[in-house]
Amino acid sequence: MSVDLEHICQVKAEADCLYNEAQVDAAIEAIAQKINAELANRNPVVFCVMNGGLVFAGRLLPKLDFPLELSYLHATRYRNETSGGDLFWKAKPELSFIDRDVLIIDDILDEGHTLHAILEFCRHAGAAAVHTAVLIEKEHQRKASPDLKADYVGLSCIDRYIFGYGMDYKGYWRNAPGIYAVKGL
Ligand SMILES: O=P(O)(O)OC[C@H]1O[C@H](OP(=O)(O)OP(=O)(O)O)[C@H](O)[C@@H]1O
Ligand SMILES: Nc1nc2[nH]cnc2c(=O)[nH]1
Repeated sequence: MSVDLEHICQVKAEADCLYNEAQVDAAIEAIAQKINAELANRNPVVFCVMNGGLVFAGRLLPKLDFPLELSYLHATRYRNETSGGDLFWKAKPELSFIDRDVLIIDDILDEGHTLHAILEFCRHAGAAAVHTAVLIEKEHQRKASPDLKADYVGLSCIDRYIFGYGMDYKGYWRNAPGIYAVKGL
């Protein structure tokens, strides 16, 4: 499918900025402080959830001042669309985490199907404990399960389609230096 770059640029121009770069970075700093306080002695394996978790992980990790191992996994259910479908594993974790603490880093907890599936996978595969950090949580009543929460949450937002800081609009604008809501979505 060809992408209409004019449309992509128009979406950015018309979007509402929910959080600017300074606000997002302050939220990441606050998460880092909590993780430093709670996981410093846990020798965790950290998994960045690609692609969306990349920018958050890139900003967060240098603020963590304890030894950790880093890898990635890729589970996707939006696949550059603005509504989610079935979860598809593009890359399962390669680094062994049996009997280890795991820290999952992702950009957004929306309906939570992605995080739920990753949590289940890590628990069944033998993690000692699974901790989760998301940059932003969306507020609505459509969660995969009502008690699904991330351990570390930076920001919250209303029920609109957002992009920036790793989150895409049709594959674009993961590089946007703030969190934006698409006009009309
Ligand atoms: O809480 P949920 O409703 O399950 O949605 C959250 C997930 O959706 C996005 O991933 P996406 O499937 O878009 O893959 P991507 O990160 O590669 O863009 C995001 O990065 C989260 O992983
Ligand atoms: N980019 C983006 N990805 C998502 N995945 C789940 N919800 C969202 C969203 O609002 N924006």
